[in-house]
Amino acid sequence: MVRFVNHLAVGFAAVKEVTGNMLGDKKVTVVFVLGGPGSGKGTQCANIVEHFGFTHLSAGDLLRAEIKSGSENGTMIESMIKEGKIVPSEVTIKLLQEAIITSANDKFLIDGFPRNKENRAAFENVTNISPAFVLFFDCSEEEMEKRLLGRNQGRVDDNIETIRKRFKVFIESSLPVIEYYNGKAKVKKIDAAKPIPEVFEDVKAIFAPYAPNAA
Ligand SMILES: Nc1ncnc2c1ncn2[C@@H]1O[C@H](COP(=O)(O)OP(=O)(O)OP(=O)(O)O)[C@@H](O)[C@H]1O
Ligand SMILES: Nc1ccn([C@@H]2O[C@H](COP(=O)(O)O)[C@@H](O)[C@H]2O)c(=O)n1
Ligand SMILES: [Mg+2]
Repeated sequence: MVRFVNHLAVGFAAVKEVTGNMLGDKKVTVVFVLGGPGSGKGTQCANIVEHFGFTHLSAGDLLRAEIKSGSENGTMIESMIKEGKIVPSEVTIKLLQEAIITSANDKFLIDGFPRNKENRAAFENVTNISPAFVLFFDCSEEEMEKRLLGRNQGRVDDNIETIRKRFKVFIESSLPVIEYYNGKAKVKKIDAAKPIPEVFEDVKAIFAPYAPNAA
């Protein structure tokens, strides 16, 4: 697991030598945004960006951009996404790492990551970053399925066959990550079955300390 640390860790070498979430002399705040497929992570991240000045890094979006870029990993990533499978951590972490390092911002929403134990442990090892907290969007499969089938964004994984596989991966691999952080009292759970504005009211209460004028 630590094999890929060396070439990935270049930008974070200084981070590990300093403490906690320091990047050079910049303190990095990371919030992991987790929840089942279609629970509304991307929708609410857009609202948080607008009101609280975070940068939104969606692991899924970064992987889809990698496919489009014609990268050597593109074919592998595309087939994993079509199957609802989790792409090897080294690929996803490299994309997240690049995005964090090249951003002028110091506050990040990392959406859809970590998706399994391997994602979580590898990210900790490579970056030495622990999340400030984990925002968990809790929603029934019935509601998420309805939303995904109505999303209409041309995603190759928004079909009933892949959706069922993604639900299985969520329960078997991603929920244990949420339980891990819950054991560390880091999870802030949101009832994501409510309408979008009501969900955002609950999200806003959690992000109040990050408001531009908050003390
Ligand atoms: N609270 C809500 N009520 C009804 N529809 C919603 C709600 N939140 C999001 N949606 C809609 O559901 C669909 C999925 O939302 P979104 O893309 O934000 O989910 P996601 O958690 O990012 O999913 P994925 O994990 O597949 O990327 C979108 O069409 C969005 O407009
Ligand atoms: N940490 C991750 C995140 C995503 N994937 C792959 O991308 C697909 C879509 O992700 P969304 O968050 O946009 O729903 C997902 O089903 C995985 O195939 C990943 O491998 N690792
Ligand atoms: Mg999304």
